[in-house]
Amino acid sequence: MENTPTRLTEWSEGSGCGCKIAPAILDQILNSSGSFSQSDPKLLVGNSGKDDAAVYQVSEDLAVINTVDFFTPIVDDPFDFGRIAAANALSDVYAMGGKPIFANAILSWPVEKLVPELAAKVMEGAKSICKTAGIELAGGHSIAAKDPIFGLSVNGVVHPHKIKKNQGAKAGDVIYLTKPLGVGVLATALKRQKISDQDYLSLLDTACRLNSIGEILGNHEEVHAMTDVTGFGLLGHLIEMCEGSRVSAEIDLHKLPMIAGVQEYINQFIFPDNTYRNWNAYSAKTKGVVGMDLVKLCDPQTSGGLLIAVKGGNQLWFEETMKQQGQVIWEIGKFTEKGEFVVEVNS
Ligand SMILES: Nc1ncnc2c1ncn2[C@@H]1O[C@H](COP(=O)(O)OP(=O)(O)OP(=O)(O)O)[C@@H](O)[C@H]1O
Ligand SMILES: [Mg+2]
Repeated sequence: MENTPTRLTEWSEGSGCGCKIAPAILDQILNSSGSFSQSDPKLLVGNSGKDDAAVYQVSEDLAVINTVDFFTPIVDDPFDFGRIAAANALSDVYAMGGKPIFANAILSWPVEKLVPELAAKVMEGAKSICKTAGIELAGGHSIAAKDPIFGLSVNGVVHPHKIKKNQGAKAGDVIYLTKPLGVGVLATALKRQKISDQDYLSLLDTACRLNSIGEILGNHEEVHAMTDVTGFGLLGHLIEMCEGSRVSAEIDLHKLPMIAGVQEYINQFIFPDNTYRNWNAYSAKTKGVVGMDLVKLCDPQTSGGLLIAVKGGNQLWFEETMKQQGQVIWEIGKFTEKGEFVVEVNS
């Protein structure tokens, strides 16, 4: 027991969605295993479009959604870890325009080294978020293994006509984001024991907030496309949207919302290593990024906000509708005709 790490984040290399396999490697695995080959016509959304969840039609007016998401600890407090992991997993159902109905837990725990009470706290945190989402944590699967890992497989429903994919954005659509960026930076500050109490609360406030507005957005045909921003950072998920939709995008750096306090950590070079992994994957497709601005664009988010393409000319209506729902949003740019670069950043 002597060398057993005492803080949950010491058990993980990357943390939260930052431990996702890099896009190019995932592509290699899925391609060579034939995992993109799907032929069931009832599978309305499979994995070929790199969407947030799978969607399967069960009747004319009903489709089920399923998604699975798990990761190593992003924070030290087990209850908060459970909450963040649950909010993050639920997000992929909301990002499809769906309504979650129940979830199962995925738990890996080094039972010889971390007391079961800590795992119980993780579960309690997840249950509290499921309760907020109005769903039951119905069951799960648990293994004893070297690393603590937690997540959920979430089931949801959606009307087949209301599914929102990450493809479907059109030139002229306005780009909105529903949460500020910087979760990866704050999680790294926490891991290095540099985070202030106030900034930890900001991290929780952002990462535990549900993207439930997605279910409402499913009702609006002016919303052309939607995804959530997670491990590949704003830039990665925006590029996925653009490539799936065969358009480009222009974003304004000064419009990007950042969680309060994040810039100070960036100034001290506190940010996840995977920020560079993301930048290496996307830099050739991007124009206009200067110096350390890449950190804001590529910071791996865990339980990040929704990235939404709204039909051009509908900004007033959209912003008013979101205000009525009590949903904060930021307009960050627009989709354009497909150009030489996938994303152009105006600084
Ligand atoms: N092991 C796998 N087998 C088959 N498909 C996979 C596998 N891992 C990922 N995918 C598919 O790859 C695509 C991208 O996966 P990714 O995990 O990045 O999406 P996501 O669930 O939206 O991520 P996030 O939870 O971070 O929002 C999805 O369509 C997903 O279904
Ligand atoms: Mg997603």
